[in-house]
Amino acid sequence: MSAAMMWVVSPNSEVCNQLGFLETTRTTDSSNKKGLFRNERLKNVGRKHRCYSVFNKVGSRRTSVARRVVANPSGNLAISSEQLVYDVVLKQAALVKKQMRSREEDVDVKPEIVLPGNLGLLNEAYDRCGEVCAEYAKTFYLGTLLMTPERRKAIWAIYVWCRRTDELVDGPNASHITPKALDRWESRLEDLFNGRPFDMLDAALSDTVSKFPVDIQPFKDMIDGMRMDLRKSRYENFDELYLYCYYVAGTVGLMSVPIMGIAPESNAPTESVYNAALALGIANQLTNILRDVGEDARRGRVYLPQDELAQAGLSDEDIFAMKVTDKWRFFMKKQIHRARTFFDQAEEGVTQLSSASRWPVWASLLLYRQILDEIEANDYNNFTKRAYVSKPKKIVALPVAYAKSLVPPSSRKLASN
Ligand SMILES: CC(C)=CCC/C(C)=C/CC/C(C)=C/CC/C(C)=C/COP(=O)(O)OP(=O)(O)O
Repeated sequence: MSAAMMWVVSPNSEVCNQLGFLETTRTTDSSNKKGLFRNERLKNVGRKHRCYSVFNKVGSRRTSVARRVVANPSGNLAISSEQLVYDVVLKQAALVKKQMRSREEDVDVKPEIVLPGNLGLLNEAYDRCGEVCAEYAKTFYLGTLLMTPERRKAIWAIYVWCRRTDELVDGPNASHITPKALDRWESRLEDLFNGRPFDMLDAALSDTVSKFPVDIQPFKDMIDGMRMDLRKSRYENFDELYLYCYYVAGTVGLMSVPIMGIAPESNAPTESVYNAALALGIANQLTNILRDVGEDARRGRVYLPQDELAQAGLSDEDIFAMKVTDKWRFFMKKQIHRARTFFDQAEEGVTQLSSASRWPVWASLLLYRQILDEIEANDYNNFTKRAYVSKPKKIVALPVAYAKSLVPPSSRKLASN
């Protein structure tokens, strides 16, 4: 039995059985490349994740507290999802600042990881994360190759954890997943943050979070997103959808900033960079939702604000009928406009990232944003046509992204919320 195999067969096998489909089986058989997790992947089966403002907010910054307060169904005023999420943004920014200070004072605030092995095993763990990433997200993987080796490995480890979390409710064993299994996944997350990884992929993340100022909150929130998806297939309004998008994709933005790093010459407040990262996650997820309306409807799921559908004179039945009507075009134009607003907000922040991280982020932003143009080019038929960016367009985006990545952080102050 190889050392890596021993790692998998850990004493924690009860938890492992509960999350059996996530258990990593080290294989030396290269023909089994697709079976990175124990079962073959079933991409995009079931629910939609991530792959995380109402219209009056479009084009303006969200500054007033009053606009952060929304009425709940009983008519009482409640804190809006945006406010709740912004509090997380502030917390992340404060943590990263604190970590930077403690580093200056040479105080290590993170626990040492107890690794059941040596550095060789850790490298193997990271390599495995890289393989998973290359297999599941080719373009994203290529982007990570543009980063420094340390950052690239950390991003792979985070990606793999997100993928495994997503697989819990979206993978082949999704129908057996219970809230209890998600609770167990969460306690495993806590363990790895405390330096007690359960398997080799967890060990890579455990090492990452000991090296970078990454906080557990966005990870926990992503698990909350999975909980939400287990119990919900409709979103009453944009506030609800926003929270969902934060959970499944905005969190990824928040996890990524401490790894990508903020340019030393940036004068932007840390929270404004986090806010831009959050916006990119939200923009990506909204785009993903708009691209996949037909696909999701075929699974009985509608990730669109019900109140806005009603305002446009539309209902679930119109979506299931899958007919492009003028009402639908009008509705879609507004949704696309909103997604673009989030992309605009994200763009302000990319320039503030460390120089080596800017190119891949610009590339992914430009490519994902173009999906919206393709939906328009398809005359808003996102029921039976999948909007995609052609290879030539992708190739053109790369030098454009590169040119943008050369622009240094401006001294202009970014809006933080
Ligand atoms: C802007 C700043 C300051 C930092 C960047 C911070 C980052 C990296 C934000 C991006 C967050 C992100 C990648 C969110 C995931 C969004 C998403 C919808 C991914 C789609 O995943 P899949 O479902 O696998 O995609 P496809 O279906 O398109 O293959």
